[in-house]
Amino acid sequence: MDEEFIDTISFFLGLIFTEIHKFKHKKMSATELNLFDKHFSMASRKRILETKGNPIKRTKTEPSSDSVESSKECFAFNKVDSSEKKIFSNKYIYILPAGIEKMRINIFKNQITKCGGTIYEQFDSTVLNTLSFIIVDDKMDTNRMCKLLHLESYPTVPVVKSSWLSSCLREKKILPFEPYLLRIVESHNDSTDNHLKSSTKATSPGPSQLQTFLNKNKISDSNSNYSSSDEEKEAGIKPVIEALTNSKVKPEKWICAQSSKNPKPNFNTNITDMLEEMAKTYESTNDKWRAFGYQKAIKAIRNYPKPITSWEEAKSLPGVGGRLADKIWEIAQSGELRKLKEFESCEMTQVLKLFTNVWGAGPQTALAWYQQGLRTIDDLKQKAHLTSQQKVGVRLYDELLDRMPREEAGEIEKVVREAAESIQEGIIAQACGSYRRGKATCGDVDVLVTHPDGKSHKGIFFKLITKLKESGFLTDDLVSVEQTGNQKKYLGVCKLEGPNRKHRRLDIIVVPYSEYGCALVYFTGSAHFNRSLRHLCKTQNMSLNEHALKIGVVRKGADKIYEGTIVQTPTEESVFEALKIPYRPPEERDH
Ligand SMILES: Nc1ccn([C@H]2C[C@H](O)[C@@H](COP(=O)(O)OP(=O)(O)OP(=O)(O)O)O2)c(=O)n1
Ligand SMILES: [Mn+2]
Repeated sequence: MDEEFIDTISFFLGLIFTEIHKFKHKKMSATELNLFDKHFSMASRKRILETKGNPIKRTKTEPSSDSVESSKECFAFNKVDSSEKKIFSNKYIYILPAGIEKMRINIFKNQITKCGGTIYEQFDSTVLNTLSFIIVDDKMDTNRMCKLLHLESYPTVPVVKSSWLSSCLREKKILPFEPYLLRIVESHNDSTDNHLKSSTKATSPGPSQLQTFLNKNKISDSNSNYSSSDEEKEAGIKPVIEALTNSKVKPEKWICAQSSKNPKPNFNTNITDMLEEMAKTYESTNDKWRAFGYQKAIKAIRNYPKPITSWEEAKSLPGVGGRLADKIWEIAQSGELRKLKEFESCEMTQVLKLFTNVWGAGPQTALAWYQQGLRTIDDLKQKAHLTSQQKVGVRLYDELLDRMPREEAGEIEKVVREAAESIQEGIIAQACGSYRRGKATCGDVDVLVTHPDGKSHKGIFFKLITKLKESGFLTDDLVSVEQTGNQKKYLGVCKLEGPNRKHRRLDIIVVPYSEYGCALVYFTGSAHFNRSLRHLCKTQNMSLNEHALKIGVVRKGADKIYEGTIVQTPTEESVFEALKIPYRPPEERDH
C-alpha cells in the first residue's frame, strides 16, 4: 500500500476514534426483567420444539484441539474439563462479529461448541426462529445491530452482550441476561414512544410481543449516540473529515514541531506500559486498527502533563474512547488490567507473540504455525516449513531480538565504511536510524552509502557485499538486493570479530548522491518523524520519500493526479528549508 495512503487512513482513523463516545447504561427494573426472562424462556422452549426436524442448515464449528486448549487458559477453564459442563446444549447461537476481536470470536466459538452449543456461521432472517440468542459486542446498540442483521425491528430472541458470554464461560453456568441485554434505543428527547418508532423503524405489521412489552415499559438504552442512524452518522463524521481534508497545516503547527530532546516527563508510565503490551498483543494477532488505536492513545497519555485521576480525564484525551477510558481507569485505580492478564495467561496470545518475533514471520504465518500445533521456537526448528529468512530468524532468534549498545553499532558502521573506502575512495558510509538519532541502544544498523561525485556509487553495492561476506563479517542474507528506483538495499546479519560477539541485523543502502539528502532524512527517521513530515508535505502540495522532495503535487483524495516536480535537495538542511521548517538535528527527531 502507498505510504501516503496509510498515513491518511491512520490520520482519519485516529480522528474517528476521538469522535466515539460512551454513554452510561440504564438498568432494567426487576419486574421488567422477570417479564423479559419469562418471554424468552417461553420463546426458546417453543423454538426447540419447532426446530425438531427443521431442515435449516447449521454449521458446527470444529473445535480444533489447540484453540480449545488456548481458550481453556484464556477463560481459566482448568481443573474441571469444560466438556463436562454442557451449559450450552440445545442452544443455537449467532455471534455478530462487529466490534469483537477476531481472536475472541474464535475462542467463543470453540468454547460454545465444547459446551454443547451450536454456532451459526451465517445469519439471515430465516434462522431467527431457531436461534436461542444473539451475542453482540458490549458497545453495540440496537439500531446498529438491526442494520447489520438487516432486521426491521428488535428480534424476538435475546440479544446479549459478549461480556455475558465471557461470564457464563468463566462460571460454567448460564447466568441471567440482566444486565447484559441489548435494549431498544431511546431518544434524548422526552417523547420516548415517538423515538422508539423511528429508531427501531417499527414497520413490522402488528408489533411482536417483545416490542409491545418494550414499548409499554419504555426500556431505554445506553449507547444511543455511538452509532445511530446512517444519516446521523454521516452528518457527524463527514464534515470533520472534509474540514480536515481541506485544512492547511501551517509549518509551525506541524505534528513534530517540538524537538524530541528533553522530552516531557511521562506521569502515567504504569498506564502506558500496560497499554504498550496490549498494542503489541494486537499487532501479533493482526488486529492492526486496534493496535493503532492503542498507539494513538499511548501518545496522548505520554503527553498528558499530570497523573490521570479520573475516568473523565482519561476519556477527554484525544484517541481515547469509552472502552479505552475504562481500561486506563482500571490501571489507574488498581494498578492492573484484567484484559492484559487474560492475554498473558492465554497460551495462543503468548505463542503468537513469540512467533511474530521471528524475522520474516508476520501474524498470519504465526497463526498458521499455531494452528499446526507448534508452540515453541524448537517446534519451529524441527517441524515447521520455513522460508530461508525464517530459518535465519529462528536460528538466531534471541540474538536478533536483542538491542545492541550504540558503541557496537558504531563499530559495525566502521567496518562497513572501511570496506567501502577500500573499494572506492571518497565514498560516504553513514549509520542512520536510531544510531544517528543518538539512541543508547539500536535494534539494527542502517548504513547509507553514497559518493559525492554522483556516479561512483554505481557498481559499489555488489563489490561491498561480496567483500564483507568474504571477510566473514556478513554471516547471513535476509534480502540480497532490494531495488527501489536508483537505490539498492541489502538486508542481512553481521557479526564483529572477537569473543562474546552477537549476530546483529545490518541494512546497507546504496543511493545516488542526488538522492542523498532525502535518503538521509528518511533512514534517520524516526518512522513517526517521517510520517509527520509527509503529513506536513501534503498540506503544502508537496511529497517526500527516501528518493526526492516534490512540489506542485496535485491530489484528489488519496490519489495523486499530478506527481509534481523534484526540488534539488543535496543536503538534509535543504530538505528542511524546502519544507519551510527549521533544521532539526538527528537527535531531536526521536519522536
Ligand atoms: N515503516 C518505516 C520503517 C522505517 N522507516 C525509516 C525510519 C527509521 O528510523 C529508519 C530505520 O528503520 P529501523 O526499523 O531500523 O528503525 P530505527 O533505526 O529507527 O530503530 P531501531 O533501533 O529499532 O532499528 O527507516 C520509516 O520511515 N518507516
Ligand atoms: Mn535501525
